[in-house]
Amino acid sequence: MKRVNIGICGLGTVGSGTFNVLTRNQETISRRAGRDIQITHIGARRDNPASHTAGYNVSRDVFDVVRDPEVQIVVELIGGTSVAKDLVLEAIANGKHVVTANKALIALHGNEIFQAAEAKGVTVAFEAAVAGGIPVIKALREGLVANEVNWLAGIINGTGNFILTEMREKGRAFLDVLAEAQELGYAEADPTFDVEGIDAAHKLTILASIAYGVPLQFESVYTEGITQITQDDVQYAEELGYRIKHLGIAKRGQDGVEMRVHPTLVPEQRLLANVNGVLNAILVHGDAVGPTMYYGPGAGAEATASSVIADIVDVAREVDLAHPVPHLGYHRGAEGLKVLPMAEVVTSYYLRLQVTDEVGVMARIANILSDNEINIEAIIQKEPQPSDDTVPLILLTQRVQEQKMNKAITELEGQTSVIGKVTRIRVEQLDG
Ligand SMILES: NC(=O)c1ccc[n+]([C@@H]2O[C@H](COP(=O)([O-])OP(=O)(O)OC[C@H]3O[C@@H](n4cnc5c(N)ncnc54)[C@H](O)[C@@H]3O)[C@@H](O)[C@H]2O)c1
Ligand SMILES: N[C@@H](CCO)C(=O)O
Ligand code: NA
Repeated sequence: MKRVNIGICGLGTVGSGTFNVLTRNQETISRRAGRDIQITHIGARRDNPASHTAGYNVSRDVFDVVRDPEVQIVVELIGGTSVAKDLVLEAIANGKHVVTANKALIALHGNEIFQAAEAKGVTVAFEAAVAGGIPVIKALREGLVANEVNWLAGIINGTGNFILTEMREKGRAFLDVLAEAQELGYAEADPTFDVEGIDAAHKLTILASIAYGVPLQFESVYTEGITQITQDDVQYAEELGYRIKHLGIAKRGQDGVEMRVHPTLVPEQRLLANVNGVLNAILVHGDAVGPTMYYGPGAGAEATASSVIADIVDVAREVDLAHPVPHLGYHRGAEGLKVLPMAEVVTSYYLRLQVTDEVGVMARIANILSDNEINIEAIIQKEPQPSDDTVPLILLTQRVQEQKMNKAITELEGQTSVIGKVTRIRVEQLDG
C-alpha cells in the first residue's frame, strides 16, 4: 500500500481529536483509503494531556511541519487568520496538500488560498469548516452536482443552537449556557464569533460559494446574532406555533443571491425547528432532487475530527490524480452574480412592541403597517403588568420587502405609545 505522510499543526480540541481518532482507527482508515496513512510530524506549542503523542516527532514551531520534506498533507488546526494563513500559504508553496477546519480562514482568504493551490496543483480541503461532523461540503459539491440549488437554510453554529435550546427547554440564562458550551469545546476561541453570528456567516459564505459559484465574500453576508433574543420572544414564538432558530440562508433569486444569517421563526413542525443542542442541520433545496437535509453534530473534538479525517482520506486518494474536485463552485462564470442587499430581501416578520395600554393604540399601529403595505397575519396582546401600564404586543406579518419593514419600524418607534425599540425577528416557512 502506498504510504501518505500527515503533519498535524495544532493540538487543541480538534487537533487532539484528530490525532486520537486517526491513531485509534488507523488500520481501518488506511484500508478504506487504499493508502497507508501515517502521522509523521506534529506541531504543537505544548503537549495536550488528551493525546498520547510520546514517540511522535513533535515540534514546538508549527512551521517545522510545513517545511518537513516528508510531510505530504498538512492539517491546519491552529485556528485564527494570521499565522494560519501564512502556514497554509507556505504549505502550498512547498507543494503540500492542506486539510483545515478553519472557516474564518477560508471565508476571508479562501479566494487567495485556492488560487495559490490551483497554481501549484495541490488541494485544500475544508469539510470540517462547515457544520463540524456533517459531510455537507461533500454532499453539495459531489452528491448534488446535478442540481441548481434553489436555496439552502441551515443551523450552522452548534454553540448558538445549544444556547437557544437550553433557553427554550430549561429556561436557562444565556451566559450560563455559553460558559458550558465553552467548557465542552464547542465555542470559538472568541465566543462572540458564535453568539454574534460571525462564525455562522463564515460558514454561509463557504456554502453560498459552493452552491452558486460566486467568489467567497464574507463582507456581503447580512449578519445578526442571537444576543438580542429574550426568554419572552422564545415563549411568544412558541404560542404562535414557531421555534426561534439561528439560520444561515442562501437563496438564488432572479436578480442575484441572498446571503443572510439571523434568528428566524421556523414553523414548529419543520425538521429544522426540531434540531436541538449542539446538533446542526442544513436543508438544501435542489431543482432536481427537491429538499434534502444533512443533520449531525456541528462541533466537538471527535465529531469534527471525523470530517478532518474524511478530507485526509480524500486527498490521500487523489495524491496522484489529475482531476480533483474543484475547491469551490462546481461551475465557474458566476463571478459577477450580484449579492442582494438586505433591503431587497422579502420575508415575513415577528414583531414585538411594548405599548401603552390605552384606546386607539392598536389602530394606529395597524395603520402604520397598512400604509407600508404590510399585512398582519396574527396578533397576541398580553395582559398589562400590575406594576406597569404597558403591554407587550406581538405581531406576525405576511411577506414584505425588508426596506418597507425598516420604514414601518422607524415610524412605529416614533410613536409616543410605543416604548423603546421594536424587536424584529424574520420568519421563514421553509416549504420550498
Ligand atoms: N471546536 C470545534 O468544535 C470546532 C469545530 C469545527 C471547526 N473548528 C475549527 O478548528 C480550529 C481549531 O479549533 P479548536 O476548537 O481545536 O481550537 P483550540 O483553541 O482548542 O486549539 C487550537 C490549538 O492551536 C494551538 N495554536 C494556536 N496558534 C498556534 C501556533 N502559532 N503555533 C502552535 N500552536 C498554536 C493552540 O495552543 C491550541 O492548542 C479552528 O479554526 C476552529 O474554528 C473547531
Ligand atoms: N464554534 C463552532 C464550532 C464548529 O464550527 C460552533 O459552535 O458551531
Ligand atoms: Na462538514
